[in-house]
Amino acid sequence: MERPIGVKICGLTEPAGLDAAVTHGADWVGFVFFARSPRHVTPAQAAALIARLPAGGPRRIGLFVAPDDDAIAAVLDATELDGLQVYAPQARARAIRDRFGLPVWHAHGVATPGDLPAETALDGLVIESRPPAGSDRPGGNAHAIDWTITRGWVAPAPWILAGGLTPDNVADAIAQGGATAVDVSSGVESAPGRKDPALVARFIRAARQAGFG
Ligand SMILES: O=C(O)c1ccccc1N[C@@H]1O[C@H](COP(=O)(O)O)[C@@H](O)[C@H]1O
Repeated sequence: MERPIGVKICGLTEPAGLDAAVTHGADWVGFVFFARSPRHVTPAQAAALIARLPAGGPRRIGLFVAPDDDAIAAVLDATELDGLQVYAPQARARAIRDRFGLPVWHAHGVATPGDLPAETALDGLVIESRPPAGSDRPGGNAHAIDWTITRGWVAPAPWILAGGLTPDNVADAIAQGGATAVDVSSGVESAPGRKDPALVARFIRAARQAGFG
């Protein structure tokens, strides 16, 4: 059965990675506004990258961890975004959506099927692994979930699978868990924060092909 697979390339910091995401048809590109991340960009850096995007290119997602309104406003003053990926309690994520009027994808760390949300008031869900012990960030840890846990889940909103995906495992992840959209950061890097254009291309190709498997 054919299923189009959406692809997000997250944590872009440099033109080479961004251009590869555009050339190979990513649906979303993500920018991390979290100081402890090796992929952190300032509002001005994100604006310069976003200015490279062609009209009709990937949608622009800003990633925020427990942000205050000022942090989000500073980014939106510098550039446009199409959506926000938010690590915060659900009520706070909802308040952010109401305040800024942008779709919010709510990040959920999961370990078992029981952790999967049955309902949400937000626009989308990012389903990923919980951070490993000792990590100082809630995502971007190259850490995968057991992909089978989403099998049969009736998702309350569109969802995207993240965490530990690579060009070599993304097809398996899609086949095992039924995701129709995938998100990658570490798995397409040559070093933390540096996207490898060849890996970006391979990841997008592998994800797309998995939809025809
Ligand atoms: O990328 C980061 O550094 C990051 C920091 C804080 C929260 C989320 C972060 N990344 C997101 O986590 C998932 C999985 O990433 P990975 O492929 O395992 O590296 C993805 O949504 C990243 O954008």
